[in-house]
Amino acid sequence: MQLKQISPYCYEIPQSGSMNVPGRVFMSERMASALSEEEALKQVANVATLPGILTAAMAMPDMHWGYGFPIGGVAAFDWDTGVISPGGVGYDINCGVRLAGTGLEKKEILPAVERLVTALFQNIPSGVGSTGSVKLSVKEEMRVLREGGRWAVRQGLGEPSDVERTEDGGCMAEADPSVISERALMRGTRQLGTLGSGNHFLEVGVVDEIFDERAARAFGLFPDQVTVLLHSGSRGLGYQVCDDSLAFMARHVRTLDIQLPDRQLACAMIRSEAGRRYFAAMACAANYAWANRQILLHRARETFQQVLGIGPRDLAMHQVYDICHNIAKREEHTVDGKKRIVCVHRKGATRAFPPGHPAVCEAYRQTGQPILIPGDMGTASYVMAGTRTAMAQSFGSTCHGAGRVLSRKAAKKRSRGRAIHRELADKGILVKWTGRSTLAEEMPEAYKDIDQVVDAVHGAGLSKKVARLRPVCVIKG
Ligand SMILES: Nc1nc2c(ncn2[C@@H]2O[C@H](COP(=O)(O)O)[C@@H](O)[C@H]2O)c(=O)[nH]1
Ligand SMILES: [Mn+2]
Ligand SMILES: [Mn+2]
Repeated sequence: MQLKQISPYCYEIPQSGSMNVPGRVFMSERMASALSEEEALKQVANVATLPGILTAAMAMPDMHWGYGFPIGGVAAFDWDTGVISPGGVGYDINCGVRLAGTGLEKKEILPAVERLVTALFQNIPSGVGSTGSVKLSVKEEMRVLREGGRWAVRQGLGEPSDVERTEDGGCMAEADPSVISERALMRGTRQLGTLGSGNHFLEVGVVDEIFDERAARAFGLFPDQVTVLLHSGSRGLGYQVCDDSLAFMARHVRTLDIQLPDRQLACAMIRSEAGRRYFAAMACAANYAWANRQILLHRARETFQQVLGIGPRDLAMHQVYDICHNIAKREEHTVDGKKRIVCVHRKGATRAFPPGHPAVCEAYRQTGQPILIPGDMGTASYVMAGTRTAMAQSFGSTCHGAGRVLSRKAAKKRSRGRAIHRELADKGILVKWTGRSTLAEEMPEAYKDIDQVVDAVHGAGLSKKVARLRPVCVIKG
């Protein structure tokens, strides 16, 4: 696919054929010269054909092939004339990342790291189909779907400041549990407080470098500080909501006057009953994911206290932020100088709202929202902050991770004959895992170079670097 560089960190797929807008890929010249993402680029061009799309179909430097829409993709649709598509959100609805800082320095946990990782692995259920410490009746589950993170805090599984420091306060008000299938509800009753498999993780790390002192201070981060970074989503419930919605949308879209270049782009007009139902179901799954990550953080707090023999005051594990990277949101944006209500799809992309934005909680009004970018289990992860440039260029969005560079199959092949856990241990990183092929599929080389991805979004101005975290120990599903 022909790409035209339009600014130092932005490349355009020119509008042609049935595209309603151009495609735009944010990356560095170095990444562009080594780009081998033909399929993902084709998907960007496909998304550009959808009705009501505004400005451009976009992709971040962590992009790779996904179901219908690329992972690392951002697409905003006019609320009145545009569509909403489950493929633009992904199967793991509100898959996201939560970061907590502690009052501890690295040297204070080093003698206990082995015990800490063992206890975290015992206390936090992980793996495909794992069930959790919280069992819900369907009636109680309905409350979770309506209330999100707030439900967990009401059960004593967290602190009010956790939800204040969560995107959307950990709850999408549009949730309507009456649209959720019986099967999705059943899958949700036993999985709250579980990590999931493969790419999902809980990682104890340390602040390795600070790039922006003022923002780091506002986020409660300092050099050598012990942190907890966790990545999980809406588990079987979210998967089932997506599956149900795709089956419905595949039939529904045939009743509309829309020509799709790919069946995986099945969608509904946002302002239709079908669109409303998907949005309401998606919001339920998003709320489930926030309750899930809230409980995971609570279990991490309990485990640290147990292993280190300290109380909550000495641990001082405070939430920095929680963000989603698989979601569709109703937001106001300025498009061609005019305020518009739009439906922003972020699939493997993160919100990056700037200083002063009313949706950013009080604590971060001066800095912009924190953005949490995990890299891989052997390298680094980043904390960034939202910018005005992101509002102007990418509907307030930035990247979500390093992004895969090897398929799971290719990673397994590359790891043959190697002991990934020993390679990590040689770097001082302890890892515990559940799945038989998890470590092979998730080895650091399976992901792009996180430094390059972050430097690209920083260079493009879509978010700015605040701090880098290095892993100390990791539990993986
Ligand atoms: N710090 C860690 N980062 C990791 C690990 N496993 C994956 N990752 C990164 O997270 C994102 C999540 O993206 P998703 O599309 O899979 O949800 C991924 O792109 C990696 O960069 C880990 O163990 N530790
Ligand atoms: Mn996920
Ligand atoms: Mn994810």
